[in-house]
Amino acid sequence: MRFDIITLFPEMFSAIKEEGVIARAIKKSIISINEWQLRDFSENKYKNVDDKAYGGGAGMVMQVKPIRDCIKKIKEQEPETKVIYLSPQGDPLNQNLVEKLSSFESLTLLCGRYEGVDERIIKNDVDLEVSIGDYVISGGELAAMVLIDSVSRRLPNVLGNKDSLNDSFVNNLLDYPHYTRPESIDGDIVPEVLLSGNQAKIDAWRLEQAKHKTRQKRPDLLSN
Ligand SMILES: NC(=O)c1ccc(NCc2cccc(O)c2)nc1
Repeated sequence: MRFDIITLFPEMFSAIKEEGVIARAIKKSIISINEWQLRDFSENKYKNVDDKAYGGGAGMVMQVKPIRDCIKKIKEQEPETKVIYLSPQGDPLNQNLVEKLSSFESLTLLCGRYEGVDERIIKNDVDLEVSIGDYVISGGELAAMVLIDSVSRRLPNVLGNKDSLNDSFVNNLLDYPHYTRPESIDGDIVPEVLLSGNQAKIDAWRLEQAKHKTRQKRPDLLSN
């Protein structure tokens, strides 16, 4: 799977390219990440890619032309790429959407800064607007990294032990509780069932715990 990133801060992506699961997936050629510096598509010698907002207001808006020219360049290499814009106005990134996105061969992630991009980009060039949560951060880059990590984990052979796939939300439930050595610390002991060696009983207990925790903390997930 190929990720193309349109950004003013390409160096930020070294945070996921140099360490951990994503770095290993890149080394194994399961994914590739290509950053595109939007300023390289600027029309002026100052390398600006934003301008004042029509209708006034303090914020700056990212202009159509540099973004459109950059997408065009990417599509020369990846004609089938899906263009995703990270913004607070997007569809919530949940496990269902992560699964869907992991089925694409190529995703182009447009990272907004300032007040975001000119609406005509969203209307004509973006295939899907995605939000990682109901909050504003200083740019789409961190949201793009969250999307890359969550989607890449679902690709075959990215995660070592298949069991690690049993993350939260996979069956629309929160994760069950986890314990490790010692069996007892400060008088706090590990649930007996986990020491029983009876895997069927352990699996049943874990499912019950996941359901209980979901009912208590996230009943909204149960209505999906
Ligand atoms: N919740 C998110 O996925 C998210 C994404 C980006 C972002 N900041 C850049 C930006 C982009 C567009 C409009 C805008 O107002 C701010 N902040 C939060």
